[in-house]
Amino acid sequence: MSEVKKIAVLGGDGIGPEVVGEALKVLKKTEELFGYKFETEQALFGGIAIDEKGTPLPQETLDLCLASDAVLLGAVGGPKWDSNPAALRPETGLLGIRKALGLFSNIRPATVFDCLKDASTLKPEVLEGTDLIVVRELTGGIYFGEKSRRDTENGQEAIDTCVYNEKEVERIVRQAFDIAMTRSKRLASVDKANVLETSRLWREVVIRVAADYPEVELEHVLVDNCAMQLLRRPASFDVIVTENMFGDILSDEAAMLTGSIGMLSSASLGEGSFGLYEPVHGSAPDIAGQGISNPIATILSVALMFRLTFGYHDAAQAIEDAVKEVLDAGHRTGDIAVDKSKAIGTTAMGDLIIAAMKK
Ligand SMILES: NC(=O)C1=CN([C@@H]2O[C@H](COP(=O)(O)OP(=O)(O)OC[C@H]3O[C@@H](n4cnc5c(N)ncnc54)[C@H](O)[C@@H]3O)[C@@H](O)[C@H]2O)C=CC1
Ligand SMILES: CC(C)CC(=O)C(=O)O
Ligand SMILES: [Mg+2]
Repeated sequence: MSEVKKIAVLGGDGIGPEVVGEALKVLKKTEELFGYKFETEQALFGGIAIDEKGTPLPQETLDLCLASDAVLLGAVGGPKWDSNPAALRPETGLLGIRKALGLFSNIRPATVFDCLKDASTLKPEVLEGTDLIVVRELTGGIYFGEKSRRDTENGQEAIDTCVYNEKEVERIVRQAFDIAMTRSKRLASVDKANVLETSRLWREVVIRVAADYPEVELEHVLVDNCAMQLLRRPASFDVIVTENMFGDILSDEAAMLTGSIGMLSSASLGEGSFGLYEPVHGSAPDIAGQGISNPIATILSVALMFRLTFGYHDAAQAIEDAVKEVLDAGHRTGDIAVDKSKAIGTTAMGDLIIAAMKK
């Protein structure tokens, strides 16, 4: 009998609860097929938590996460709360939970499924062989630096501060080198060292740490160039390591190599095996409540949870194989459908994937 794994489930806002609902079906199917046991408990997070508890990250939600083996998160935010930035500031919601749980590393694989090459805006020959991972620093940089406003003769002035220390850079860079060692031993470190002091420090640390990984072929790429090269030569990248904001932006760009942001899963990790798993996308208010969102990013995030937190590689493989089988058979949600008239909904996609899961 396998040990019961406790998973905190935070559906959040917009399409969050819809896509998480499909991921929960995958957990149940995994129990049936593999005999693993999961205890899931839902909690309020994001805009819905503001509405019901007056704060985006209630203490009981944080306590539940801290008492769990992993967290499954949908997405948070939406016009109802975005229009009142004091009510749902990322600092207290999404950024707050990442900081409180010590999740400094965000792993975002961009896997291109052959059968989805038609859904990408890039030519198939440019995409050929593309399979990369963005390793994004998650609890430092400009998203976490001091912010302020002041009155000047030119009107209000707003200040965001970008701060990194060597420890913060080194721990994420080492993790990226370690991941590169398990793959094709190629690492691209992305910075803006021609302009930013934080990037100069970043590059110094990368060069120092690289001495411990002589087998890894390292390239330094300036972020503006990287944004371009991702579209020009995506297959030449394997592991990309970068700071918080650059990683946020480049991973959304990388999503379009796969066909849609609805395909991109992510794992947020700290020092131990505990992790928070969520799709890269947001709450997609433009399609929320219509039952048309793509649940694959969230379902693939469960596969990441199985691999990185629980070590359930057999079940992870079953999920990844099932997603591939369903896509190969031609089933598409609207975001990845070339012929939109044949698109299926969120629940239908989830049902097909669980039906395709095999031991
Ligand atoms: N991790 C999180 O919870 C994140 C939350 N947000 C929040 O989400 C809200 C909306 O942000 P946006 O900039 O619109 O980004 P978004 O990622 O929610 O949506 C961008 C575009 O992608 C589409 N899309 C996203 N996920 C999809 C899916 N699974 N299936 C099909 N189409 C999908 C949306 O319909 C939209 O057209 C904001 O409040 C933002 O702050 C944004 C990013 C991450
Ligand atoms: C609050 C933002 C940093 C959320 C986001 O866009 C992300 O983590 O991808
Ligand atoms: Mg983002």
